Amino acid sequence: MTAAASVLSTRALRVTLGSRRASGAPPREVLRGIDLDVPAGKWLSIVGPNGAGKTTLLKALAQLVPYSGSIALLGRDAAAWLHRERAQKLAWLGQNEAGAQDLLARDVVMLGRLPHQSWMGGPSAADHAAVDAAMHETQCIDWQHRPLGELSGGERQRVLLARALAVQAPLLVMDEPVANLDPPHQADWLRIVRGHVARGGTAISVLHEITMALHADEMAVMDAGLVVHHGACADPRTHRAVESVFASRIAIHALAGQWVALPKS
Ligand SMILES: Nc1ncnc2c1ncn2[C@@H]1O[C@H](COP(=O)(O)OP(=O)(O)OP(=O)(O)O)[C@@H](O)[C@H]1O
Repeated sequence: MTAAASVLSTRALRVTLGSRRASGAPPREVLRGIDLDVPAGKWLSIVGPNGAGKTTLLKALAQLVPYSGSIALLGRDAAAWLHRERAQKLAWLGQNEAGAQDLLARDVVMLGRLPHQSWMGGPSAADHAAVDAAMHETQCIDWQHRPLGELSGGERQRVLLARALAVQAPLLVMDEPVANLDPPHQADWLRIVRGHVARGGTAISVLHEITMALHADEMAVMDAGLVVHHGACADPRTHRAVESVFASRIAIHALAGQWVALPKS
């Protein structure tokens, strides 16, 4: 599936991880040649079984693991961007991020503003405004002066989401962003992503919760290091591809105006 304007494009993307020296096991090719176009102004969800390579794909897109092949960010070789400029364009929310436990929540969110700050300049009024807006949006402003280590899993996740939002990047890349969030805050997350896309932004998320992932515009279905299908979330062919990679242990149904994935016994 190709898009008229792609925010990110990969061609023949391959990642090999592990080293015999570290584990005794030979290195493994965990991404085996991925061509993917992420359309501008859309939300793409990435789904697939455990070990399919979803997190590795996100990390490669964010330049966090070495790869071969090519990745273009906004039409330019992603590796050629200055780190700071790339960090203004692509905001990253990783899976199970620990973070510095004794940093105050507000300081964690302010880290999202680093790509915008001058060296030794310190935060500007615009930086503080962006942090306030992001913390209000994820409803974590009330504990802005508490250390990260004192927060519950869901509270911490909302702070980390606020950090990603504070970047005000056109591209949000999120690995398991709703992990630890209760249902109301999952609904809030959906609203936040939809709002980002409605303002012309692009979002990419890895989600294990297929029903949640089906709220996206498009879905890339991964299996064994490959994208085996990329299509619209409303397309029945996408549903069949998702069911297939989960060995038909789930089925996707229309329910109350949305798509719902249910386990099959
Ligand atoms: N540092 C590493 N060294 C060797 N193999 C690795 C390393 N990190 C991940 N892998 C392997 O790469 C494969 C893909 O891992 P990845 O985390 O990308 O999968 P995933 O689809 O995100 O899985 P999950 O749904 O379980 O989160 C897995 O088989 C994993 O064991």
